[in-house]
Amino acid sequence: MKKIPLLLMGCGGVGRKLIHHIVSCRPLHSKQGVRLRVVGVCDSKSMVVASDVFTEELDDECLAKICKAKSNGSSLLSLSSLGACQVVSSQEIARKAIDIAALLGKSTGFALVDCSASDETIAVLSPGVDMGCCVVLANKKPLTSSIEVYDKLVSQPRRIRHESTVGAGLPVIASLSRIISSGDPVYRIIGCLSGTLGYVMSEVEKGKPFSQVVNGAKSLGYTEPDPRDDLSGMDVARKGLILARLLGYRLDMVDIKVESLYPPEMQPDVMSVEDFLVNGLPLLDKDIEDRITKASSNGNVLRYVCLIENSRCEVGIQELPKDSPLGRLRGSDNLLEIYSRCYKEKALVIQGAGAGNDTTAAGVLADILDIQDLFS
Ligand SMILES: NC(=O)C1=CN([C@@H]2O[C@H](COP(=O)(O)OP(=O)(O)OC[C@H]3O[C@@H](n4cnc5c(N)ncnc54)[C@H](OP(=O)(O)O)[C@@H]3O)[C@@H](O)[C@H]2O)C=CC1
Ligand SMILES: N[C@@H](CC=O)C(=O)O
Repeated sequence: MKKIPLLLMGCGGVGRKLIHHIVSCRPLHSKQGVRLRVVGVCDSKSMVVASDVFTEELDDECLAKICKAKSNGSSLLSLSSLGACQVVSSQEIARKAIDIAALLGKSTGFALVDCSASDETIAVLSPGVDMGCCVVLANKKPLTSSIEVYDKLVSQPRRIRHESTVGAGLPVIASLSRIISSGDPVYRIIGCLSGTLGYVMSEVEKGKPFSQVVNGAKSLGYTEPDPRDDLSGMDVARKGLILARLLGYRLDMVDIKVESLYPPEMQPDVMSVEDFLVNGLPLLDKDIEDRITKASSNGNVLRYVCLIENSRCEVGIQELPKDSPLGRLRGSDNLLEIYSRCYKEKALVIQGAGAGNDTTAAGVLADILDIQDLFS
C-alpha cells in the first residue's frame, strides 16, 4: 500500500471538508492501493501532530474531534488530551513543521497541504520545497507573493499542485497546463472567476439587498474569511495573477488593475470585518442596486470580469448583454474562455461551480492523489 503522509495547514471550511473527504474515501483509496496519512493539522494558533510521524498518524477518531472542535469555534489548543499526539502552540508551529518536512521530505515523501488563507505558510512551504516535499494549495497567497517565492514553489513542477486556487474544483490549471505544454500559444483568457461576486450579482438582480446577499455568500462558504477580499476584487486579481504567471508573464499584484466594490474608508485597516458586515455593507446597498438597475435598463447585467491578454491582467466590473455567455452565468458558477492557436475562433470553455467548501476540498483531494507516484 502506497502511503502519502501529509500536514494540513488550515482547518476552516475547506480544510474540514478535506478531512471529511479523506476519511470517507478510505475504502476507495484502499482499492486504489493508497493511504493518506494525516500526521498533523494546524490552525492559526496551534498544530496537532502525531508523536512519531514515521509510524503514527492522527487516526480518524482524532480527525473527527479536530473537526468538531474547529466547527464549534474552538482553537486546536483546546485538544491537549488527544492520545498519541502533541499539541504545539503558535511560536513553535513553523519550526515543528519544518522539522517534520526535513525528516519525511526526502525519505518517505511528504505533502504540505495549504488550506489556510494566510501568507504565513510561505515560511514552511518554501523551505519544504528544498527538503523534497510536495506542495498542494487551495490558498492563493503563496503563489501571488513575490516572484521569487513563486519561482521557488513551482521550481519542481511535478511536486506542486494548486488546482483549487482558480475555479475551486474546476479543471482550470490542469487544462491550461496541458495547452501550454503542447506548445499551443495562449493569447487571451477572459472569464468570471469569483463564486462570491457571481452569486452576489445574480442575487441582487433578483431584487435582494447587496448586504443581505454578501452575508448569504459568507454563510454558504463562498467568500474569503474577510469578504472584502472578494468585494475588493483582490481575490479575482490573485486568480488572474496565478493564470498570468502560469502563462509566463512576470507580473506582480501591483501590475494588475483592480476595481473595488467598496470605498477606501471601509478598508480592513479602518474597519473590522464585523463592523463592515453589520454597518459598512448596508451603506453600499443603494449604489449597487442603482448600477444593476441602470445596466438592466440597457438589457445588460453586471459581471466581475478577469482579462489576461498582451502580457497584462485586469479585473473589474463590465456591463454585458444578458444573453452573452458571461451574462447568462448564475449563482457561484465560474466561466473561463481560453483562446489559443488551437482554440482560436471558438474558445476552450470551462464552466461550473467556482466556490464552495465541498468542490474546493474535492479539488485538493484530487491534487493529492495526483502526486501519489512520488510516494512509496
Ligand atoms: N471556500 C471556497 O470556495 C474556496 C476557498 N479557497 C481557498 O481555500 C482557503 C481556505 O478557505 P476557507 O476554508 O474558506 O477559509 P477559513 O477562514 O474557513 O479557514 C482558514 C483556516 O486557516 C487557518 N489559518 C489561518 N492562518 C493560518 C496559518 N498561519 N497557518 C495555518 N493555518 C492558518 C485558520 O485558523 P483559525 O481557525 O485559527 O482562524 C482556519 O482554520 C483560502 O485560501 C481560500 O482562498 C479556494 C477556492 C475556493
Ligand atoms: N472566495 C472565492 C472562493 C474561491 O476561490 C470566490 O468567491 O470565488
